[in-house]
Amino acid sequence: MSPPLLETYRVGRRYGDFVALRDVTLRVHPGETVAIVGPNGAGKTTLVNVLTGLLRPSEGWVRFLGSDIAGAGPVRLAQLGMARAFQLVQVFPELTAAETIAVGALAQAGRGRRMLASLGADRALRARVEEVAAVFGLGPVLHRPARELSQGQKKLLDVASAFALRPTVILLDEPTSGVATADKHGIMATLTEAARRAGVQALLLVEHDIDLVETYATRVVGLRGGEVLADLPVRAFFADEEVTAALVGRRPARGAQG
Ligand SMILES: Nc1ncnc2c1ncn2[C@@H]1O[C@H](COP(=O)(O)OP(=O)(O)OP(=O)(O)O)[C@@H](O)[C@H]1O
Repeated sequence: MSPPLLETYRVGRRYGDFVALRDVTLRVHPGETVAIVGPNGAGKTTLVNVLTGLLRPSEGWVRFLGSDIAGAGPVRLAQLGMARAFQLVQVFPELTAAETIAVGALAQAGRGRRMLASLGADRALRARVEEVAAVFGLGPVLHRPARELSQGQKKLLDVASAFALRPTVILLDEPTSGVATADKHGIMATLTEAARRAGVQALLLVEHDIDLVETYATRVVGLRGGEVLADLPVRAFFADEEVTAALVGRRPARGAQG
């Protein structure tokens, strides 16, 4: 098997005396979509913050493409090739879809400040923005302000701006939250197909919708009380009633998937 893209070894994280993560060892390999699941307070956000270099582990180590990334921060991580959707559309509702995607592309080049001027003048940047927009089906709304987009389009735009970095690994933190149930599968299908076409090698997914996890993940890491209770291929995870009862509360209804 090829070396892991992303790896933790015996990671622990404390907040004061409170242990939020304990002894977490995991590896993400090319071709995987790894879902992180678990009840509220299980430590999912803490783990994702460690994996994306936002939080330094209290114990153990975390490596991306062989480099230690403990506390490296989002800019360094983006430069190395890991992107995380950051809800930019919520922050800059007045930016157009094109400008929002450009923020992602320029963040990597360290040119964020001159963004708006660059977008008008920079042909390569415009081409990149149009290419990413086309992959996400956002071409028709490219020049509309983000606030005018539908909730589903906003989600796609959020992730599109992360894709503009040409990441090797992308983290999707509840990509379909706030989207109508009927639209969730369409959005996830677009995201995963876009990732494949964009050359993303692995996806990390934090998702409460278990039906989406079963459909789109290849492997499921289940946390409870800050510990890894299960780390299994998706079929094995959902075949184990004890594991699903402990980690996701129920088994999704068969036949609900596309
Ligand atoms: N900054 C902090 N200071 C103190 N405790 C924290 C801090 N951040 C998180 N915690 C605690 O750590 C535990 C894990 O939190 P975390 O947000 O990682 O869980 P989660 O699985 O993402 O939960 P949810 O599904 O509710 O978002 C929780 O008990 C939380 O209260």
